[in-house]
Amino acid sequence: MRKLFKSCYALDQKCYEQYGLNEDILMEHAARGMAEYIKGRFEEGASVLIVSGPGNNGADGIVLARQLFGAYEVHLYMPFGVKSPMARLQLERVQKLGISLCDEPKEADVIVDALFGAGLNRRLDEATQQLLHRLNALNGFKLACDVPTGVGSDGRLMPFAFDADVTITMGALKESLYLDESKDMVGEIVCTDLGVSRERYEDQSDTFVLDASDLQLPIRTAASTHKGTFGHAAVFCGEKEGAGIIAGMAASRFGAGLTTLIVHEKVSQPPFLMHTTVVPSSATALAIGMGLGAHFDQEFLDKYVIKSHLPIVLDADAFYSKELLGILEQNEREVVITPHPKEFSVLWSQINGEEISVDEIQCNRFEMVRKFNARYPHVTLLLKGANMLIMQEERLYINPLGTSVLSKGGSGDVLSGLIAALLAQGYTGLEAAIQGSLTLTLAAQNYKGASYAILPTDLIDAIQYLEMSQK
Ligand SMILES: NC(=O)C1=CN([C@@H]2O[C@H](COP(=O)(O)OP(=O)(O)OC[C@H]3O[C@@H](n4cnc5c(N)ncnc54)[C@H](OP(=O)(O)O)[C@@H]3O)[C@@H](O)[C@H]2O)[C@@H](O)CC1
Ligand SMILES: Nc1ncnc2c1ncn2[C@@H]1O[C@H](COP(=O)(O)OP(=O)(O)O)[C@@H](O)[C@H]1O
Repeated sequence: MRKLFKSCYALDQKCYEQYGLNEDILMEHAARGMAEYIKGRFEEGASVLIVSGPGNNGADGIVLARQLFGAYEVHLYMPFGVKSPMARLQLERVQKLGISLCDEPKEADVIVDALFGAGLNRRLDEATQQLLHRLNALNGFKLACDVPTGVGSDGRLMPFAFDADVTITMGALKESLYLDESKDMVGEIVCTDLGVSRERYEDQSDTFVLDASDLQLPIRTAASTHKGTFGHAAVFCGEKEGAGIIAGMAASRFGAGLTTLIVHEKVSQPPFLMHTTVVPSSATALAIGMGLGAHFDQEFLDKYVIKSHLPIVLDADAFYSKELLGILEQNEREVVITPHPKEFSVLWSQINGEEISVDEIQCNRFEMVRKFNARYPHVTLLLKGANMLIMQEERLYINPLGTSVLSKGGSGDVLSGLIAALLAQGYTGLEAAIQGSLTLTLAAQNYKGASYAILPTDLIDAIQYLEMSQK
C-alpha cells in the first residue's frame, strides 16, 4: 500500500528547508520523470506536443521540452504566456537552446498537458475549455503533468478536463487523483520522485492507496481443523431473497465454515447453504440489509440483531432503519457498513437530520468519510464507488482496483458476503472490509468474459482462483 496526501505543499517545503534543495532541482526531476516515461514508450524522433500554462505546472512542461529537444521532435505551445518566475526562467533557457514556440496545437505522437496542475484555483474559462476540447480530440498518447488540467486540487472536475492516458504525478500521490469523478480522466497514475527518494520526500500520512499485493486471502494453514474452526456466517434473507442468497454464496465461497440464511419461509437457496428462522447459537457473524425490505418485525430484529454482540455487516436497506442504525452506537462491537453514495445520503440524513445530495457526496467523498469517522471512529465505513473508500479510527484506505465490470446489481451483495465470511473467521472489521473489497475488485479483474456480461455468480466463481493468480 502507498501513502496518499491532500497536497504536497508541505512536502516540497521540507525539501527546501531540510534538504537544501530548491524549486529548480525539484522541477528538473519532475520533468525527468516525464521524459523517462516518454523515452520508455516512444522511439527517438517521435513528435511531442507540450502545452504549457503560465505557472509552475507549465514550467515543468518547458523543462521537459528542453530535456527532449534534439532527440525528439518537440513542439512547445504556450497559449497563456508565463506568469511564475520559474516559468519565465525556464522559457529563457529553452529559447537559448533554440526552441521556438508554435502558434497552435498540432497532432503529435505524444500530447503533454502542462497547463494547470496543483495551482488550479478557479473555473476554466471558455477559451481553456475549447483548448482542452481540441487537445482531447487529438489522436496522440496523452500525458498529464502532475494532475490533468481540469481536475481541481479538491478533486472537483471542472466542466471540462484533459483526458489523460497517463498522469505522471510529482513527488507523492494526491487525493484529487482518486476521486470517482477523476477516474476517467487520470488514466494510469505514475509517481515520480523529485530528487530525493519517496521515503524521504513523504511524511506521515493516515491515508493509503491499496494495491493488489495487499490482498491476504483466508488461506488455511492448520491441518487439525473442522468446519467450526472457520466460523458461521448468518445472512438475513429478506423480501428480495436473491440478494441474501448471493451474499450467502459469497460467504461460503470465501471460507466461512458454515453459512446459514435467516429466513421467514423456505427460499430456493443452493444445497450447500442452510436456512433457519432464528439466528443459530453457533453464529459468529451477521450480515443484514441486502434485499431486506420490511421482512422482519421490530421485535425479531431487536432480539437477533440489535441486542446481539456478534460482528455485523450492515448494507442496503439497513440504512433506512433508524433502529438498525442504533448499532452504530455500540462501541464494543465490530461493525462494518457498506453504503453506496445514495445509501450514504440516506444514512447521513438518518443520523444527522441533514440532507446531502449524492452529487455533494461524490464531490466530497474523502471529506464525508472523514466526517462520519469523526463521529463513529470505531465503525468501519466502506463507501462504495468507482474507488471504494474504507475508514476506521482515523485511517483511510482507498481501493482503486475496481472496474465498470462491477456496475451490475448483485456486486454489492457479493461484497457483503465476503466481509461477513471474514468477520465470521475472526478478522477485525477493518481487515474484513479491506480484504473483502480487494477480493471483489481482483475477482472482477480476473473475469475473462465481456465487460458487460458478468453475473454475481461469476464473481463468486472467480474468487476460487485468486489464490492461484496470486502465486
Ligand atoms: N515545489 C514546487 O513548486 C513544485 C512544483 N511543481 C509543479 O508546479 C505545479 C504547481 O505550480 P503552481 O503552484 O504555479 O500552479 P499551476 O498549476 O501552474 O497554476 C497556477 C497558475 O495558473 C493560473 N490559474 C489557476 N487557475 C486558473 C484558471 N482556472 N484559469 C486560468 N488561470 C488559472 C494562476 O493564475 P493566478 O491565480 O496567479 O492569476 C497561475 O498563473 C505542480 O502541479 C507541479 O506540476 C513541480 O515542478 C515540483 C515542485
Ligand atoms: N465503475 C465501477 N468501478 C469500480 N467499482 C464499481 C464500479 N461500479 C460498481 N462498483 C462496485 O460494485 C459494488 C456495487 O455495489 P451496490 O451498488 O451496492 O450493488 P448491489 O446492491 O446491486 O449489489 C460496489 O462495491 C462498487 O464499489
